[in-house]
Amino acid sequence: MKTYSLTENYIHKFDSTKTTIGLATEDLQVFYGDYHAMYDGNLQFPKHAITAMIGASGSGKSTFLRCLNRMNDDIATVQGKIFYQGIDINASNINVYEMRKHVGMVFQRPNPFAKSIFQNIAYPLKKAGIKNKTELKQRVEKSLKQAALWDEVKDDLKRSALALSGGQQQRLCIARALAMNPDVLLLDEPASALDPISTGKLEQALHDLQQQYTIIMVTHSMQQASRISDYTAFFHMGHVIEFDRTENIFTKPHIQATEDYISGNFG
Ligand SMILES: Nc1ncnc2c1ncn2[C@@H]1O[C@H](COP(=O)(O)OP(=O)(O)OP(=O)(O)O)[C@@H](O)[C@H]1O
Repeated sequence: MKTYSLTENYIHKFDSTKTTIGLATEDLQVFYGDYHAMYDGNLQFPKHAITAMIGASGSGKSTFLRCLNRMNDDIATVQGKIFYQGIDINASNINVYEMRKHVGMVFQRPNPFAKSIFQNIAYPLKKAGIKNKTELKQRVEKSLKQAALWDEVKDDLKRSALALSGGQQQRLCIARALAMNPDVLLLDEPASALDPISTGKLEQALHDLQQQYTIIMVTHSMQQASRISDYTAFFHMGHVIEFDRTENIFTKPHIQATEDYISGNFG
């Protein structure tokens, strides 16, 4: 296995007068017990763009992503800052439940509730205090349309979500996350369990959502990263080695490790 420098990196910095940042990390470090899993996470994620996180298995992509809405709180020590609208959401005084309304997450495997399609979206909204039936209906419809699922389910919203295909279930989970009106959407390999047609629909939905959200997505598929992301971060052994516009990462990366990874000569 080739060894690469872990200190040599290239991180694109944004001009704050031209680009609005939806989420940013500062010196993010993660420890699972004594194991140092993430070293130097300093990244800015622009609004209205999709950022893909790529890298070999175990490089730290999910660890990094899960920090962004505090999913690692109970299993790891997470040091550093995560800025959302100027607030450090990694601080101990943050109400994590409230924060997650702004920073939503969709997991690798679709995880709908064993409830109807309608209730999968309405139930969390009710728990968040929305009781008005008209508003609930409107928000269910809006989020299903945003996730490009409405046309496929609108005639039978009472159907069990578990009867949907995997691809439909994943778009339902996206709709459920969107119903809370987040600004940031985190996705951990959302298409890994889907067939190519479902993946295409999911990618189209994400492409449309990008106009309104900050989207950050872990993917194992370099083709997917190059198809739908605007920016790409390459991870290696707990370090962010390179972050740049996706076209640069795939055509003229600055770092040898990135070039080897994207050209299949890695390791
Ligand atoms: N809950 C945990 N406890 C201990 N170590 C963990 C835990 N989760 C992840 N790790 C370790 O942290 C490192 C990074 O793992 P992580 O899952 O973030 O990588 P990844 O790049 O997302 O991998 P994959 O592509 O396989 O999902 C790995 O060495 C992994 O074994």
